[in-house]
Amino acid sequence: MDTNLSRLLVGLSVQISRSDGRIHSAIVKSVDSSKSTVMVEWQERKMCRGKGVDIEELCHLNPELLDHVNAATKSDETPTPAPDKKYATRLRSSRIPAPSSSSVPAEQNDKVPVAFRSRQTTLFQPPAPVLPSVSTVESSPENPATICPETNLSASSAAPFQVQRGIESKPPQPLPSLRESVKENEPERMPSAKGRRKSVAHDASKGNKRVSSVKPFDLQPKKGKFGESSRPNQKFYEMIQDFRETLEITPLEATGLIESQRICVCVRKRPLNKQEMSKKEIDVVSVPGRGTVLVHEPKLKVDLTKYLENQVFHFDYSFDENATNELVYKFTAKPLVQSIFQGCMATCFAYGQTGSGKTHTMGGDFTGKQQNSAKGIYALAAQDVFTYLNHRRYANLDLCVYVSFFEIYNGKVYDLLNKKGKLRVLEDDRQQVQVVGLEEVSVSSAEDVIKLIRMGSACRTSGQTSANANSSRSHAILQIVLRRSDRASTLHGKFSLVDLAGNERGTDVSSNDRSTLVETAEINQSLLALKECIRSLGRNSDHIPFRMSTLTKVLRDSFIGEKSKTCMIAMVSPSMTSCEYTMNTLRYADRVKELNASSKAAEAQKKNEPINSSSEEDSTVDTSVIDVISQVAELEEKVYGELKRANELVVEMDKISYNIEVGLPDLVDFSRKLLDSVLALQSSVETERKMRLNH
Ligand SMILES: Nc1ncnc2c1ncn2[C@@H]1O[C@H](COP(=O)(O)OP(=O)(O)OP(=O)(O)O)[C@@H](O)[C@H]1O
Repeated sequence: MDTNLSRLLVGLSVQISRSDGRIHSAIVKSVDSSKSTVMVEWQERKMCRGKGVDIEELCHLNPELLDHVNAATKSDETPTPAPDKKYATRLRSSRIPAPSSSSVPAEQNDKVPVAFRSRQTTLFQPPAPVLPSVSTVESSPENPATICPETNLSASSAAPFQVQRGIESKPPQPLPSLRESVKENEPERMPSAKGRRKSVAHDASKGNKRVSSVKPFDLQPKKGKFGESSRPNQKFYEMIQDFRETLEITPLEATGLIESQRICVCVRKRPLNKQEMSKKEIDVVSVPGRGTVLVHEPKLKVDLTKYLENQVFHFDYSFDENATNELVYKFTAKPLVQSIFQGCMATCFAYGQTGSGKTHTMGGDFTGKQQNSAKGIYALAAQDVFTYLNHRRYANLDLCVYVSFFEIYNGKVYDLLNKKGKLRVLEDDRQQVQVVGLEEVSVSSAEDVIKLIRMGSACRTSGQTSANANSSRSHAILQIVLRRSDRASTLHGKFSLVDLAGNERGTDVSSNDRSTLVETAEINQSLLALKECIRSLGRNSDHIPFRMSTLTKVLRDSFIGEKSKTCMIAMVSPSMTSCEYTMNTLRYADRVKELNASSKAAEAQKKNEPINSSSEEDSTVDTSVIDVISQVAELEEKVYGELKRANELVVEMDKISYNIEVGLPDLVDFSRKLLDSVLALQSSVETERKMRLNH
C-alpha cells in the first residue's frame, strides 16, 4: 500500500505551508503512510531544503490532490481494457496514459480499503515508466499529451484516481502548480529582444523521481534514445536557440561611424573554446549588435521548472564572437591614439574574468601557446602612432615616441623591460606620482614596439586558476609616451593600455592558500578603485580616489583634468558555467557607463546648463536620477571603505599569525627560562630565610 501511495505521490509538485506563513511549491520525495505524512523538498537560495508534512494538511492546501488521489484509486480498480499495440508500446516508455484509462465508473468506490477511507487517502495506479525523450512519443489526435510533449507530468499526474468518500466521480483536474508549468512551457515568441525578460520551459522529464531529486543542473552528458550523447542542459540550449531566432541582428560594420567620447564602454564576447565545445557547453550570451548584449541566465524554479532570465545590457559597442582584434581596435583604442597627439592622457582597459580574452585582445591572438603580438591592440595602436607621427598635422610638433611596459602584482610594480626589476611608486608634494626607475625605451617604428611587447609579455607573472591554466594574476600596463624633443622632453600625450588581472572572486582560484587569497583581494581592491576613478574621470585630483590602489596611483595622470579619455573593453566568456562571472563583468561595465552619463549630467548642472536640451521635463527627471546615483555612489564608497578595511585586517591577521608561528618557539623558550630563574630565586630566598631563622 505504501509503495502504491509513494508511486502516486512521489515526484508531484504540491503547495506547502511554511512556519513563517509562506506558501510555495515543493516536490514530494517520500511517503510514510503509517504516520500519514509525506516528505517534501524544495530549493531555497541554491540549497535543497525539506520537511515532513501531514497528509491531511497537504490535502487541505491542495484540495485537488484529494480528488486526484481518489480518482486514481478508482481507476486502479477499474478493469482496464487491453491496450492496442500502439498504446502498448507507449505505455512501456511513457507516463502518458492511454486514452482508455480516463473514464472511471463510480461503482468502484466500495472497493476502497477501510484503513484508507478513514484517512481519506488513496490507492494508486502505478505510473508507467518515463519516456527517455518526448520526441519519441507518437502524435495522435486521441492522445492530447503527444500534441504538447512537455505536458508529460501533467498528463501523468492527471492519471485517474479512485474516489473514496462516496462522492461522485469527477474527471481528474490538473493540479494548479502543474497547470502553471505547462502554461510556461509554451514557447514564447518575441518580436524583439526588447521587453522580453523571461522565457520559460518545462523539463520534459519533470515528474520523474530521479529528476525531481534536487540537482541544480545536469552535469554529465546524457545518452539519447539511440545511445547518442546529447548536450547537457539540452533544454536550456533549445530555449536559447528559440530566443535567438526572434532576435534582430545588426552586425557592427568596419565602416560604421565612430563616436568620439570621453568614456567608451564596450563588450567583447569570445567564442566557445575547444575544451568547452568538447564538453558541449552551451553559449548563453547573444550579441545582436548596436551595443546590446544579452545574457540568457538559466534558472530553476523550486518545482524544478527550467526557465531563462534574459538580461539585457546596453553599451557603446558590442562585439560578437566573430569580431576580429582589428575591428575591436577600430572602435575602441584607435580614436584614443589620435587624442594623444592632441595632448590627451588616454587609457584603454581590458577587463573581465580570467580566460575571457583580455590578453588575446590586447597582446594578440594565440596559435596554440604562440601569441601573435602584431595582431593585438598594443601593436595596432603602435602602428597608428607612427602613422600619425608622420602626418603633416603633427609633424611640426617634433614628437618622440617612448615605450614603457610594467606590471603590478600584489600591489608591487615590476619593470617588464628591465628584467622584472622591482620599482617604487612615490608621490611628491605636488601629488605627482612617479614610478622610480621605470625604463622608458625610445622607439622609432612599430616593429620596435612589437619586439618590446614580446619581451615584456614573456615576463608576466602567471599562476594557476581553475578557469585558465596560464592566467595572468597581474595588471600589465604598456605605455606609449609622446614627448616634445624641442622642449626638453616635456610630456605631450600618453596612452596607457592596460591588460587587467582576472576579475574572478577568491572562490574561483583552485588554490586556497593564504597568499592566493591575498593576491585575489588585492586584484579585487584595485578593480574597485579603478571603477571609482573612472567614474570621477576629468575632475580635480582632490576628487579622484587614486590612492586606493597602486594601479590607480600609477595611472593618476590619466584620470585628471579635461584631457583625460578612457575606454573599457569588458570581455566575456560565453559558456553557461561562466554565466555568473559574465553577469558580474557586465554589471561592473554597466556601472562605469551609467556613471559616465551621470557625471556628464552633473557637469552640465554645475555649469547651469540644461542636461538635455530637448525639454525641461527631461532635465527634471535627470536631476532626480543624479540624486539617486550620488546616494548610491556614496553608499558604494562606504562599502568600499569597509571592504578596504576588511582587506587590511586580513593582511594584518596574516602578519600576526606569521609572527606568532615564527615567534612561538622563542616565547616558549623564554618563558621556560623565566620560570627556571623564578624557581631559582624562590629557592635562594627560602635558603636565605632559613639561614636567618637559624641565626
Ligand atoms: N576573441 C577570441 N577569439 C578566439 N579565441 C579567443 C578569443 N578570446 C580569447 N580567446 C582564447 O581564449 C583563451 C584565453 O584567453 P586569454 O588568455 O586572452 O584570457 P585572459 O582574459 O587574458 O585570461 P587571464 O586573465 O587569465 O590572463 C586563449 O587561448 C585565447 O586564444
